[in-house]
Amino acid sequence: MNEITITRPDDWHVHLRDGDVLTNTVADISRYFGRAIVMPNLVPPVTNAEQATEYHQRIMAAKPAAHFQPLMVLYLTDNTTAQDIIDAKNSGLVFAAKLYPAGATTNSSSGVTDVNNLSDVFAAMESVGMPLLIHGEVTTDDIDIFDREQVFIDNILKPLVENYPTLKVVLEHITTKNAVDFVKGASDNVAATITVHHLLFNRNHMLVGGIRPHFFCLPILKRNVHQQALIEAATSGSAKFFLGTDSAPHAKHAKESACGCAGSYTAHAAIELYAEVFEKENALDKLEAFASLNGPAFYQLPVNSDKITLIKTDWTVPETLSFGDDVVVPIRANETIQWQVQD
Ligand SMILES: NC(=O)N[C@@H](CC(=O)O)C(=O)O
Ligand SMILES: [Zn+2]
Ligand SMILES: [Zn+2]
Repeated sequence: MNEITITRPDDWHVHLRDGDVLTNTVADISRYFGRAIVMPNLVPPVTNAEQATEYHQRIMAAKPAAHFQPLMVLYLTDNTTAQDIIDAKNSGLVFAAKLYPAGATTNSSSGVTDVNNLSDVFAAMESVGMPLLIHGEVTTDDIDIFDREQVFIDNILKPLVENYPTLKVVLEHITTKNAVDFVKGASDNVAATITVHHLLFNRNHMLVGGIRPHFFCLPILKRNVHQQALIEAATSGSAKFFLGTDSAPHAKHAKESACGCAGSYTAHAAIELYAEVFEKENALDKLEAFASLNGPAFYQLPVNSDKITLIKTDWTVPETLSFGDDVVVPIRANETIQWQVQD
């Protein structure tokens, strides 16, 4: 197949950052995505409706393409109240709230130390119908970094979904077969996003033959068997799995460092890279469900009304891309991609 036309896709998990880099990140994300769930892990984080409204204005001031709508997210802390949830819902701009276990990932130091303290907040989210988005990793030193997602599912997530059966939950950027099995076995209120880098790569890509810091993201890339389970889930057609790039730019110097930041940049070529994965699996017919239909169904939003077309044509990803005054090294830098979205 040399051409594929699908309903305009959405990105259900992206980091646009803030300040002068918004010009670059917003241009990339709005090139063909209709909507994006915009992660709130700024410094300081987006913890209330007012901050979400201001951040929304800064994103719109960066002049996204006309078809683009940013969907804002509240960052939960130990101090979030039920009223914060109600105010966020009433703003009309906030579409979800995000649980970062404190210390789990980039800019998560203000995150939640104990989910048991948030019962009022989760109850408010259930009653206003606001999805809970979760970075699903435990953070204690005794748990190996490769096991942190699985232990989170067993110890935190299973009891959480049992206690709040009508709460809509998205386990973000899943990386293990355990997560795939958990989501498949859970109710229709539980879904997951899958990044394209976790579909394309496993930990060998990051570590064999030299350490490749641009593949370092959280949750960390796992073994090949987990990558295979993610590929099967994404290409299965199941409505429980949908596209979330987790495109998470950090300046080149912050990645190529003795202590490099976690996050991979994929917004420059996201749907093109997903198409590559789906084509390899002979599942291009399932791309539209994953990229354009399952996400809106879960969030109870309309599907985009227009379409995009991808064509088969080799192009080379630049070595670096502008990132405000800095540069970011995109995934596939200096290498070719076969699919391209038609302008
Ligand atoms: N995924 C990452 O490795 N990094 C993200 C945070 C996150 O999504 O956990 C970031 O904000 O840099
Ligand atoms: Zn995360
Ligand atoms: Zn993320």
